[in-house]
Amino acid sequence: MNSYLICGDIGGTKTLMRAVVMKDHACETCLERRYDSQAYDDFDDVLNDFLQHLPGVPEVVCLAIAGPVTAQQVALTNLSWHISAQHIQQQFSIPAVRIMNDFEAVAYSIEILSNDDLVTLQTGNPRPNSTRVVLGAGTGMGVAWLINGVNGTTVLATEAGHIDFAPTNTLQIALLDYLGIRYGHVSIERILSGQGLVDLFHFLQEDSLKLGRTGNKQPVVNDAATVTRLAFEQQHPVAMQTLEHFSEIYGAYAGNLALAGLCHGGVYIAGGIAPRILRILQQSGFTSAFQNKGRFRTLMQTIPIHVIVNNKAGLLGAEYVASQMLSSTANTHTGQ
Ligand SMILES: Nc1ncnc2c1ncn2[C@@H]1O[C@H](COP(=O)(O)OP(=O)(O)OP(=O)(O)O)[C@@H](O)[C@H]1O
Repeated sequence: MNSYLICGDIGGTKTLMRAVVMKDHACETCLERRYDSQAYDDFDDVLNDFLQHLPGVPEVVCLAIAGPVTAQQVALTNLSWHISAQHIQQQFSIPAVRIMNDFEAVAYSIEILSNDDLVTLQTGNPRPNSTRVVLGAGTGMGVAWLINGVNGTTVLATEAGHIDFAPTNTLQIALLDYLGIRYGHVSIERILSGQGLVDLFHFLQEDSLKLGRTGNKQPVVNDAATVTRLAFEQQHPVAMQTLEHFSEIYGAYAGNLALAGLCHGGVYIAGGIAPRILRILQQSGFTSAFQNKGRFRTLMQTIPIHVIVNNKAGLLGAEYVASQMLSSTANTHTGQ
């Protein structure tokens, strides 16, 4: 039998698993499954199910996980799972297991994405060998840097989704106060995430009720998909405003990260939400908020911004790393 690997992208909402067979140095997917993360008590149950559909034990497993990885262990930020590489290795008798942050994996995918996987919001003036950043709102907010040096590209995992929300106008200051009462610390993830979109809708709904701008019959909104449906299908004014403010805050935050790393190589917007609100990102204040950095406006106009519309970028990055692991295992066996 040919050797095979398993890669996974594990988030607070969904878990994507893929098994890949290596044949003559080429990869061929032999199984792919999507799991609802919240329907499982722990990751062992998911892996158990996935392995049952495969003809043996994989040589390599590489998992991209939404949480801070330390010593090859991670407690997911928005799910009660704890995942340890050593535990998986022992429990499932898998020779090599690696875990990494999910946005670290998205960063690895950047080099292998095709043009069709990207929609450009700002062409800018990309400079080769410059720093790049990937960020994305989904269940949470993930961020990773790609830094170029003499030995090629280094990917740096971060927890920059948990840095403070920096309001830029009076409405956003009121939003900070509103969320502060609810959460205490208002990280940017409290807004730029699925739950954040819902909270932003409720904040604007209350504001509009106070001002007497809306009637008594209000839609009930418990999830982010309802906000986008109300905006796109019914042109609901509060839902439309929600997406516009979300987009502005997203652009300002992406601009902050671009400045922090002086990302002349480009900014890549990933995560599950961006492709679903793409036309809002293209039309509304995303790019102007990105550029709105005072004396650095002209510099901000030179930084390329792309949206990653391939919703399997994290899986692709994990597959890339797993295939490298498999090749190095094969080279060790053949003494190369
Ligand atoms: N149509 C939609 N419009 C806006 N948001 C949506 C829509 N559908 C789903 N979402 C939100 O997207 C989020 C899931 O994003 P994603 O697909 O990136 O999941 P994930 O990879 O499990 O998340 P993470 O990696 O951040 O833990 C959920 O919060 C969900 O409410």
